[in-house]
Amino acid sequence: MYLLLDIGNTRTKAMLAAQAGQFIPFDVEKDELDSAAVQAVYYAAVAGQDKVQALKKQFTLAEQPWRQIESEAYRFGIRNCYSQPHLLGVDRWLAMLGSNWLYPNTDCVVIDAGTAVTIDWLGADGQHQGGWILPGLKLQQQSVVQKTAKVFNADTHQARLAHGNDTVSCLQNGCLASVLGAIAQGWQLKPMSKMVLTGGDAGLLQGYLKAYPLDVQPHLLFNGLSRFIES
Ligand SMILES: Nc1ncnc2c1ncn2[C@@H]1O[C@H](COP(=O)(O)OP(=O)(O)O)[C@@H](O)[C@H]1O
Ligand SMILES: CC(C)(COP(=O)(O)O)[C@@H](O)C(=O)NCCC(=O)O
Ligand SMILES: [K+]
Repeated sequence: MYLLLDIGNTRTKAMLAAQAGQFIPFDVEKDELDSAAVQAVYYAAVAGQDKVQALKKQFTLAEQPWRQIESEAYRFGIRNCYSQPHLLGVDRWLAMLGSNWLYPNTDCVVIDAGTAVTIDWLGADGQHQGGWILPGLKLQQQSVVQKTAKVFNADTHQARLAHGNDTVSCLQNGCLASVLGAIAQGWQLKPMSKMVLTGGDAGLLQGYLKAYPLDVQPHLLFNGLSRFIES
């Protein structure tokens, strides 16, 4: 069994995997880990090293190898378009490796709606054609609240694609429209055979994306990460 970790800026997601594409969800905050059953840890981190160190302390896995996955120029037929490939967020890289695993030889617009929303274009030939980074739904709301005197938010999230009629609904609906607007604009710029969506806000967004050839893949990054098992 392998422990897979996706260490994001908001949350750490984990899975136990026997082989590529086969996972059992593992809650890093609640679940007990049977250390003896873990052969190795594969992890990817866009968050700071402090989060990685804290996780290393949390699990008694000092004997097992910890293999950090980073963005590369080329892997499994996927070619990174950055001239400095390691600077591409590894979550974006894994989302593309995951999309290519699930939809081989298919051009995909790959969207990760997390702390930041990232949109990446992946050709059927495996060429990464570039992408976008924009603030995610929560981050957009937080930045408006932080940088203004009179905009406030609520803990309840009721964003809808509709006009708001008070501060909270204007803020939440406006930020939702902004993310959906970026997706629409991106699709208009370069439509592809598939739109693949993942990330903490995928569930909220998917209802507004019915016009697209959309697949929601909550475990997309793990599909990418698990390709490294024994490779
Ligand atoms: N339980 C949760 N905790 C935090 N954020 C959540 C949760 N459920 C959904 N979200 C949403 O998920 C987004 C963060 O997505 P996530 O994929 O976890 O981020 P990251 O990969 O950057 O850590 C936030 O914009 C937030 O609105
Ligand atoms: C854009 C990101 C912050 C998204 O991270 P996330 O929202 O998933 O936590 C991450 O992919 C990142 O740190 N990227 C590095 C810069 C780049 O991709 O060019
Ligand atoms: K993201």
